[in-house]
Amino acid sequence: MRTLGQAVADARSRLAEAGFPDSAIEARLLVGGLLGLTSTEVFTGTDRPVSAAEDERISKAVERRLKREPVHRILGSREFHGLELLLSKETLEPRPDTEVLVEAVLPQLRQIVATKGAARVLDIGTGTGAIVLALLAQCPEAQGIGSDISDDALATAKRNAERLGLAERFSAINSRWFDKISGRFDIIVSNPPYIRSDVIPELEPEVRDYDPMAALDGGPDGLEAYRAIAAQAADFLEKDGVIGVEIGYDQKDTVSAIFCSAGFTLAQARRDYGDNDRVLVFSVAKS
Ligand SMILES: C[S@@+](CC[C@H](N)C(=O)[O-])C[C@H]1O[C@@H](n2cnc3c(N)ncnc32)[C@H](O)[C@@H]1O
Repeated sequence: MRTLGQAVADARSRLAEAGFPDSAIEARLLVGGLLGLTSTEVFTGTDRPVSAAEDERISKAVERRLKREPVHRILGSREFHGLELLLSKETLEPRPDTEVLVEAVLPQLRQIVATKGAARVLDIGTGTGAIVLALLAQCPEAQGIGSDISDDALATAKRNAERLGLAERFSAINSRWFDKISGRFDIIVSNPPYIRSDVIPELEPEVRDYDPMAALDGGPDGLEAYRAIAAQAADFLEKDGVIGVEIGYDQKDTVSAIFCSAGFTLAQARRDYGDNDRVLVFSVAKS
């Protein structure tokens, strides 16, 4: 029987030989995740015996990674803003940069709750539920809706809400943009598909072959979702409400122009951890 240390070393060398630059980190994440161990346990438990069945699972997982399936998709879950979120076939794997959108609207959400005692949040294109669930977890007085066109994603978002104890304050609605949405919201958030269709073939296989196309493809110029959302958002926002969107690194000017010509004012622009433009927050322009 092999030890944990040997299993990690073997996974690492298989990945390194295939040219994976982060083979050591990925091997620890993969083996630790499969065996339910923390990263400290992986570091300190090198003598732990690994059963034949566990060895088999590790080997199959390394095979999948060698075919460029991302580590967290193999493991079936990923951490976002401190929450462990299940993934499924039609959910985007939530990215750390999207936490910037959560942080950008959180002060406003807290202020609304302090004033009104409650708040309503809508997350358009919710995927795993990442953004809205992170906001609900931070703000116990808030209620949220996650909408999407994928039933698979909505089922996963609901499961995530249940696992996190947020289900009573969360609803999942199948809606193309605002089609099935009613009422007004204090905060609307969206990380819509925003990649230009012609760029998609050039993406890394981890993204192109494993993230769902409906989560990536923003149409010929990457801006279709913003046009659809900006055209209707004012009808669904409270008077002092805001809408926060994630954008591509080169979309600040074009997305701002779309929202400003729909009657919004740019209230906040934030950069991501790589110093790229990533989040814009708009308020309804005062007349
Ligand atoms: C980039 S993913 C974002 C997922 C999640 N909010 C996150 O940040 O991890 C975009 C999501 O929008 C959904 N979507 C695509 N077109 C849509 C539409 N017309 N109406 C509603 N949702 C849509 C996709 O199914 C996908 O879940």
